[in-house]
Amino acid sequence: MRVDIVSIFPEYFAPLDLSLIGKARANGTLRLVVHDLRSWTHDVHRTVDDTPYGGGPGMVMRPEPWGEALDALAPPELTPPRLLVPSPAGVPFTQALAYELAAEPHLLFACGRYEGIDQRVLDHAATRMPVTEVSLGDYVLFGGEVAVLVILEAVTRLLPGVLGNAGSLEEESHAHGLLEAPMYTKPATWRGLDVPDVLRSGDHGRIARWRRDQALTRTGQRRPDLLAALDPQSLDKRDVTA
Ligand SMILES: N#Cc1c(-c2ccc3ccn(Cc4ccncc4)c3c2)n[nH]c1N
Repeated sequence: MRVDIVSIFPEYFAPLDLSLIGKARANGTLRLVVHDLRSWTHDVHRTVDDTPYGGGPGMVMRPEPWGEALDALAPPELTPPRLLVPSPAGVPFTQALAYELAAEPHLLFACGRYEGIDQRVLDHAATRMPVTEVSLGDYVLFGGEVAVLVILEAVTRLLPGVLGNAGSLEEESHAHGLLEAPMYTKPATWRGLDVPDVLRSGDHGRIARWRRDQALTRTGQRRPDLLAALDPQSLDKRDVTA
């Protein structure tokens, strides 16, 4: 997968040299390049923002540098990338969207700052590539960089070969629309607290049912919205027995 990131704070992405993302870059699974938006400015002050039409607080990112950046990174002769624009006004970023993005050959992230990017940048880009405004959640950040770090981590861990144990994707939270069951490791007793006997029984069928029950209980308690959204077909008949 190829990933391009455009930001006025390219140093924000230093963490992408670390850990499993760093390994994915080193082995070619992830070909990631971070670009400074100011490379596409031409004035002495390298200006990227201006006052908003219609008045209001703050500044808006100028369209010209963004237009030149997207032209350079998504030239018409190449297959267009999918443009992702973090925004408080975006669609929710979910595990389902992470899987969708993990199947894309080329992602292009536009990191806004100030009050956001001039809307015409997204409108013009949408005439020649898929554009998705995406939000991490219902709170407001300073800019898009943190969101790109989160999205990239969620997507990269889904790429083949990145996670040592691909099986762990199967049972983790949100893998099947549920929260994951509680996890335990040695010692069997710690500060007077025991690991549930079923997990030490060696009965894998019983363990699987216990974990499923725990996941359903947790999801009902913490995220009833996820439970409500579950396809009833995906619930085993044993899930509904009292
Ligand atoms: N993803 C995501 C986000 C952001 C976010 C993302 C990009 C930008 C660029 C600029 N800002 C600041 C701003 C913009 C508009 N209104 C108020 C503040 C951003 C916030 N906030 N909260 C989220 N879940």
